[in-house]
Amino acid sequence: MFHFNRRRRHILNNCAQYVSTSQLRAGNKFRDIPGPLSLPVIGTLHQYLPFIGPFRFDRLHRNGFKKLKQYGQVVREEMVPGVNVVWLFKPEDIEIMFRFEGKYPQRRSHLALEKYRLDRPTVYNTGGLLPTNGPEWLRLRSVFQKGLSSPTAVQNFIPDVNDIIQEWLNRLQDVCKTPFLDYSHELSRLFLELTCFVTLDLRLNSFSKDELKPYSRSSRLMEAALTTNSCILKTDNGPQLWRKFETPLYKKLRKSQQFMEAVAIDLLSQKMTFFKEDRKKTESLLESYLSSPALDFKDIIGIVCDFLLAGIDTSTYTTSFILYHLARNRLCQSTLYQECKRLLPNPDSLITKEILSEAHYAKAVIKETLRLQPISVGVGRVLDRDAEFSNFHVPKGTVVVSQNQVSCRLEEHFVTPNEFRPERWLKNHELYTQPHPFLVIPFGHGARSCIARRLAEQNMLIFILKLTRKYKYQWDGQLLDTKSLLINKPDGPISLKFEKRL
Ligand code: HEM
Repeated sequence: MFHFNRRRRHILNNCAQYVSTSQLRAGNKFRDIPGPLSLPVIGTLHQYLPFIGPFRFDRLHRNGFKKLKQYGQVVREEMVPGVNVVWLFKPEDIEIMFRFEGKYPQRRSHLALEKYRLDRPTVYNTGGLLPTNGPEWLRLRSVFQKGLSSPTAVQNFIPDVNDIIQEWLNRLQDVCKTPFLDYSHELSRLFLELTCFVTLDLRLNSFSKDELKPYSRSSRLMEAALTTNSCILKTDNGPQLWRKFETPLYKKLRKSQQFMEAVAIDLLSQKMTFFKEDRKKTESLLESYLSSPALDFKDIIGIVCDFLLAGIDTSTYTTSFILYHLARNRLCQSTLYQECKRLLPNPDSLITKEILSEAHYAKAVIKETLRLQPISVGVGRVLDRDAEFSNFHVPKGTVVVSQNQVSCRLEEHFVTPNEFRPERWLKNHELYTQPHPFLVIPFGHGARSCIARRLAEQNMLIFILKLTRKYKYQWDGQLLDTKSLLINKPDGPISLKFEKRL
């Protein structure tokens, strides 16, 4: 009897669940979207408290897995009373998010950075490209992307990028003798040098003896970018007390930005003097900005700071994960080496655009790394009009965030999703399948996608080809996962052992 009752109760529960789900599908109201409990005043903040709540602010992908499991493909979270975020897991819903982004795709991020800049009208015209929304964003974006969106413009950087990477590799010969080195700092230095070169057409010489010192300009710039990026997520979420008084977090952001902006102004002024002296040079990115009637000096200070913020850590962390996977997967590293040997018979050959176009395995390595460890858990948009996700109504103005990092690790989308298998991206390989186009989007999508995607991919490609041609490397550290600052950082040191190939 007991068993019968228990079984019936079980069936009834299931029926009740089924009925309520089907009713929801018919009703599909915004407030019906399942999600974590939100309390008055504190919203869902208690869910993130250490030892009490199930979620962590610095592990967004793990939160995402838990939310998907507990609440389903569409999750609503009232982070602060009245402020909702909708998390999307299904690629079909993610596609709808982009279809409803409107003429001026909006993100709600970098709010404290925007305040800092708008409070300084003598230095900046706007909050910059990262936080600005609406027509002002479009004005900035249209001019700033000119030298970065066409393949030919980006290919012009190849010879100089080749040289800078070669310099870094020359230094590696000595550096790799240092035991227990965390290579993330070395990579940061490389991507700082590349970002400054591309943006300002200027070398910082950050591998020089003086610049390697902890308080040098380049060391402090790397630190400033990291500090600002680490403050963004925390100041974007939760109560925005920093709007009323200077909180410790806002103070950190202000100080790091003040340093970055002082360097940007200094370098820009130097560069402008130099242009006056040397007018024969082919036009660089900075020259095109300076000669654009749509921009003034204050706009350019903003974009230089934005590029330093968005360019260094993104490429450093992605390259760190690329090396992590290759160092742990001998077969993948050896396949890549065979490709490098074929494309660069002489290890010191210069990289050309033809070589890059043939580097199919190397490109698959980058894509596979970004599937497993994308630079952000997903992409956010503020809805431009009412939309429906998996039959749930979501009103205009709501912040919606895709959860691609979570979905890319689901078996329903990829075979052995947690394994590093670059071959799955090679058209003639048996593992190849074409996933939904809105599943692997590490650079975002549409008009507001990463402005420097081509450049970032090109830099990382040149780097792994040149490095793998010359060095064998092994992993010498712990297993890595991502830790969410604003972007996903490896949660441990980049411990590698290098051996020069004969
Ligand atoms: C591995 C390298 C990189 C990855 C994975 C990456 C990824 C992203 C993503 C996901 C976005 C948001 C896209 C969206 O909302 O749809 C973005 C925006 C942006 N990225 Fe990148 N990025 C990388 C490197 C770079 C570099 C090297 C720079 C500059 C030198 C840069 C500058 C920017 C800027 C300025 C934006 C804001 C664009 C806008 O709002 O219009 N990124 N990036």
